[in-house]
Amino acid sequence: MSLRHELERLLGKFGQDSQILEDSVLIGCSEQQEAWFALDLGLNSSSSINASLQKAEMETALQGSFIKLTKALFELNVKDASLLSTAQALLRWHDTHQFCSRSGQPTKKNVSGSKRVCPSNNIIYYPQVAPVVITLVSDGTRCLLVRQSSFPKGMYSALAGFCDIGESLEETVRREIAEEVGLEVDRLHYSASQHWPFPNSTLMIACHATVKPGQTELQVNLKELEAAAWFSRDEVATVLRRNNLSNQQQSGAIPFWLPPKLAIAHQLIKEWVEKPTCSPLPA
Ligand SMILES: NC(=O)c1ccc[n+]([C@@H]2O[C@H](COP(=O)([O-])OP(=O)(O)OC[C@H]3O[C@@H](n4cnc5c(N)ncnc54)[C@H](O)[C@@H]3O)[C@@H](O)[C@H]2O)c1
Ligand SMILES: [Mg+2]
Repeated sequence: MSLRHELERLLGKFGQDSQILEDSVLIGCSEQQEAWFALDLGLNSSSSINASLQKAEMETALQGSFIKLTKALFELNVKDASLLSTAQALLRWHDTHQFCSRSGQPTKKNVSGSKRVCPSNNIIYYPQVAPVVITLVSDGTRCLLVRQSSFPKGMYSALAGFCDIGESLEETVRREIAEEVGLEVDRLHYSASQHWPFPNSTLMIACHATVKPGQTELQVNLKELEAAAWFSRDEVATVLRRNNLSNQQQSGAIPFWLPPKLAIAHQLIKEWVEKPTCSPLPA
């Protein structure tokens, strides 16, 4: 039986029309060049008993279980997490771009899902990605970690912010740091980037910034942050080591914890602990 037939059989079993396969989007391919598509079965779109029944039946038939995306991303390897994050971001974009904003007519997805077109005026819509800078600020000996009220309890991270229209990355870093903690950036170094599917599709651009020693007094913007504080390299290194241990391996209470390995914020913090500076980017 071909894979398509097998999928149609499964969809039929769960009361779904096989037409739904047309909504699938291309997210990558295997080393053997087999195309990988993702499909949203819409189990979350309905709170009906029917949907939850299907969910349980599907778990049995597919010998798997549905878990929250945020949890799954941190349990998978980097490659699978990246596929899942692409799938989620692309499927959500299609779901929220069903109509042309000029004509109001339904838009049509191309086969791979890389764009949607309005048949009445040929306007092409491409999936959107919002650039976000995430910066680990240091004063040379300490680094600045911050907490938003939306973060999981006890988690501290690097400072992040969306790029405004018309800004360069360097301008965004300077503005966000000034707005959120009242500091002035002295030097700036690019580190790495990562696609992040929350709240919508973002490209996280990670940087290290330094402020002048002696100009380190924080003015925390409490509308944006719940807390911000300077931490020594030793303190951060200790928390980073404990972060990688399972709950059973933990001994004693930890003062705070850091984003998991997969998050680019974790990579930034690890880089700072291990090596204070990276390749320079003119600020
Ligand atoms: N991967 C990581 O390690 C990591 C760590 C921290 C934050 N983040 C992500 O960085 C993103 C930005 O951080 P932040 O929340 O501090 O940003 P921020 O400081 O710019 O503040 C968020 C606010 O910006 C506004 N905003 C402007 N443009 C927006 C857009 N395109 N989409 C949504 N809101 C927009 C909204 O009012 C929103 O409430 C968050 O969505 C978060 O998921 C990722
Ligand atoms: Mg922010």
